[in-house]
This record gives sequence, structure tokens and C-alpha cells, in this order.
Amino acid sequence: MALKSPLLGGAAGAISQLGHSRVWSNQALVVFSDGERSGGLPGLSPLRAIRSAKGESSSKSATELQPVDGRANVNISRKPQKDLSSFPKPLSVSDLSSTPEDGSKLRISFKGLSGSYSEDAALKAYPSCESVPCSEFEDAFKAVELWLADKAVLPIESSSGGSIHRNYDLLLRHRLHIVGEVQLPVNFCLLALPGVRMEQLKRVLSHPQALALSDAVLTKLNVARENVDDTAGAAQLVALNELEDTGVIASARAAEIYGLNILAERFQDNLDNITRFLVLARDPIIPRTDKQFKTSIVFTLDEGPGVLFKALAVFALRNINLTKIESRPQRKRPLRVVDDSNTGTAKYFDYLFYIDFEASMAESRAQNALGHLQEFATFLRVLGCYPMDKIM
Ligand SMILES: O=C(O)C(=O)C[C@]1(C(=O)O)C=C[C@@H](O)C=C1
Repeated sequence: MALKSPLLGGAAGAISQLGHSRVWSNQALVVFSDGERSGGLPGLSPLRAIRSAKGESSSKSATELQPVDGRANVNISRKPQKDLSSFPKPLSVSDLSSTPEDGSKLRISFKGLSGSYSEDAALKAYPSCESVPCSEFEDAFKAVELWLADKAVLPIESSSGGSIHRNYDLLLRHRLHIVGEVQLPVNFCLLALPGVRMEQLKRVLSHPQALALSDAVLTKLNVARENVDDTAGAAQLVALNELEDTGVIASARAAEIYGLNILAERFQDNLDNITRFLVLARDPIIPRTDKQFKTSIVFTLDEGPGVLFKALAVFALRNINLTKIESRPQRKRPLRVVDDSNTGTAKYFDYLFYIDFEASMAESRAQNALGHLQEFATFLRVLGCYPMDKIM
């Protein structure tokens, strides 16, 4: 698994990013070459590792107080030779209290480099968070599972480009819970090295989504397009290699970070371009009814006429509004064999259905709807129940 640093890339960046963690300060952390980290004991969770580190320290100090060469209590009355402030401190209530609203204690993993739109989304949700750049979407999931990050922020759909299918698939493969959403207006900018004019550009680099959503204007510019993993990565590439004939589609913040000029703002074909991101955590949040909550589920159905209609009816019957429906093939069971004596053996694709609905799991109508759905769904999982983000 690789976590990225804005300029170095790889695990080194992750180390410096994560070295500021307060819980871990003064702990002897071991960073493994694959980017995994623990309190010196591979496989232990941070809290367990802290306890074990404490155990080690106290047994060591006991050894130091042993009488030397048989003369009893020789050192005991002396001042301790070790600086006691270097020992790990016990956790106090303030260490365990809930995270402040601005997220100043939170480490947020996301795919891409600093300056990417995903980092913008993380900063929108938690303005003072410590961001943890990752190479792949899956790394951002794993960073949370391995306690390298507290939460992950990942794009799930764009108003202009549609669903980000990879993240739907990863939601099911991993055991993280959706605890929030962020709606981010995405303003694509055309960037280039200082002094370069638009007409000098021969090619433009960016994330495939950014290139696709700026198709008309790139065609007018008559430039070649090249895909890069993320928009900020494209900006870094042009800056580090001083590519004078190459433009980048990325954010205004990426221009600032990598020292590029903004040649055009709102470069996309469709000016209203919103990307919705999910906030994922190891633990679910407690559903409430004092503000508007949304619930996300995934389920499978048996074959038969009208089964999807019946599944959707459990929400309509209770006046629950659906905000999103997505279907994904079941990779492990792509074909279903149906033995029907009239038509012979038929094969169908099997699907997973992802649904977001506007109700909290604390409401009886939501609980009843899922109870009803469970009567005929072959599999059902609640991915999360979280406050709706309405602020742009
Ligand atoms: O490349 C980035 O900056 C990202 O945050 C990723 C991403 C995406 O995956 O859709 C996010 C929003 C933009 O639409 C373009 C790219």
C-alpha cells in the first residue's frame, strides 16, 4: 500500500504526514517498507501497541532500580537517572474526547496528491484536518482500516460524469461505514508554467474525468490529451519537469501549491459541475432525527418478474424518497443458470443494487422498509446512515 507525499511520493510522505499525530507523539513507531505502521509490534492496533509500549517501559524502569553488585539499595535513594518526561503518558479524558468540529485532530485519507479535488472535499468537511494522500482508492480505505487515518473521503458521483463505479465496488469489499457526504462544486482551471500562453500549449494533462468534462473546450484548443492519476499529480508533473508546451486541468489550490499560473477558470463544458464525496470511518455514527439523514444500502434479489419493482415499493409505500439507485454486476457470481423446462437453460447477469434514501435509521418507517425488503432480498447491508450535505 502506498501513501503519497505532495512532492516526494511514496511512504516517506506518509511518515511526515502522520508524524504529527498527537496520540503517537513520543511513541517508538515502526514504519514498514510497505507503508504499514505499528507501535513496534506488527499486527497490533495503535491502542494495543501503546499499552504494550507502556508495559515495556515500566519493566525497564524496574530493572534500573535493581541493586547493583549486591550492595542493597545503592541507587534507590538517588534521583532517577532517566528523564521521566520521556515515558509515555497515560491517556486522559482530553485525549479521548470527541473530535472538534474543524477536524483538527483528524487524519483524512484520499486518493491523489495535495491540491486534488478530493483534498478540497476533505478540507470542506474538516477544515483543519491533516490530509493523508494515497495512490489508489483502495489505499485510502486501507489507511483507515490500519489506523493510519481516521476517515477517508472518496468521490462517489459527479453531476456531469455520473457514478465512480470503483468506489461502489470497494464499499462492498471493505467494512468501513459511511458517516457523511460532501457536495463539492468542482471548478476546473487550465494551468501552465508561469509565462506560458494558452496558444503555446500542445497537450493537456489531467485526470480522465476532468479531460472528459472539458471535451468541447479542449477540442477548440486543438491540443492532445493525456491521462494522469489525479489532477494535482498532473500539476506536479508539469511543474517538476518544467514542461512549457503542456497545460494541466486542476484546481486553483493546485496552481498555488505547484507554482503554476491559472490561464482559465471554469474550464469545464458544463459550468454546474458538482462531485459528491463520501466520508468513511471504522465505526458507524448513531442515526438521529433532529436533522436530515440519508441511508445507503446494498442488496441482491432473487430472479423473478417484478422483484425490483417490489423492492422499490417498500420505500414508496412509506413515502421515503430515493435519491440514488445504482446497479453493479456481482463479480463473484456473474452468471446465473436458470433451469426452466419450457425454455431450457438460460443465463442472466446478477446484480447488486445500491440505493440511497432520505430517511434516518432512527425512524420507524426506515426500519420497517428494510424489514420488508429483507423478506425477499437475498442479501442486505446498510452501508451507513449520515447527515445530508446540502451546503454548496
Ligand atoms: O483528481 C482529482 O483531483 C480528484 O480528486 C479525483 C476526481 C475524480 O475522481 O472524479 C474528483 C473530482 C473531479 O471531477 C476530478 C477528479
